[in-house]
Amino acid sequence: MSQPQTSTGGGTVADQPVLAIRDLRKVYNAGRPDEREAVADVSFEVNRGDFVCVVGPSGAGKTTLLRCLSGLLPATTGEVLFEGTPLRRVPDRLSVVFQDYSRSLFPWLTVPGNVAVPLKVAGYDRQRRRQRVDEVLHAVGLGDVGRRYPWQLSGGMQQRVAIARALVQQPDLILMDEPFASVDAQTRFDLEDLILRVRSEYNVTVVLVTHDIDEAVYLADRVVVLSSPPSVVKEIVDIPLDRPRNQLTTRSSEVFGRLRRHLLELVTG
Ligand SMILES: Nc1ncnc2c1ncn2[C@@H]1O[C@H](COP(=O)(O)OP(=O)(O)OP(=O)(O)O)[C@@H](O)[C@H]1O
Repeated sequence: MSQPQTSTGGGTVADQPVLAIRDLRKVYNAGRPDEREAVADVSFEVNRGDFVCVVGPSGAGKTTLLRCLSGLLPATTGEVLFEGTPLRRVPDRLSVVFQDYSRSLFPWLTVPGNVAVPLKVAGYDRQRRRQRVDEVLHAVGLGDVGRRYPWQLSGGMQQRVAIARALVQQPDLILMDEPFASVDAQTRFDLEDLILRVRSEYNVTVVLVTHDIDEAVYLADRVVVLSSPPSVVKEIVDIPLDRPRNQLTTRSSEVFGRLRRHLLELVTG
């Protein structure tokens, strides 16, 4: 497991978890005939620098959990602490990447315009915006995209734009909900390697929800396995695979196969 380190900015306390989820429960439509308990009782912590994947059966409440972790959705009971402070809204030092890039990017803005949105909201001047946007577009392999619009790019490139936008304010934490589910297999491998690279370059903590057990093993330091709904944490599995990881050698290793089998048993059992 990665050790807590000093944050790259913001003066956060280094030795506390980036996220602490305590007895989180989420009930939709509480008190109504269509009441639905999506998350029953979930607790875990995410340390600085960790890559944590969340897996579970269909409808286990993975997206619900991620929304609660981002501050987009209030928990019914329990709490989420972001860098020691109870979450009440989406904090500045937290970014979210969704599966559906076509809906999360603004079609009327160019690629640099999309990436610059969080900086505009935060009041950065034009020169600093341009500098930061150039830097993150290079980091995600889109240095030569120019002033094209998102809809002029492939799906994989659009998701790179969304990742650049998530990185532009140098967040401490990125939450990702099935970010690679809408692209083809080869692009998915490329994007997995991209997120592993930028995660270490930017020293950012990542929590990623996925349906894909192999993807979870390939990316994570730890995998949180949710039960069928209403969800509880079934097990938290450490992934002791060497880094840097490699799509060919890592995925064909004996340890990878063993972990994959164990996780499949947990999710399907
Ligand atoms: N806004 C909502 N109102 C009412 N019920 C909801 C709402 N959002 C989700 N649910 C219900 O909560 C449960 C968990 O849904 P959620 O989308 O969080 O699960 P998931 O694990 O992400 O699903 P999937 O594996 O299909 O992506 C489901 O039964 C779903 O129907």
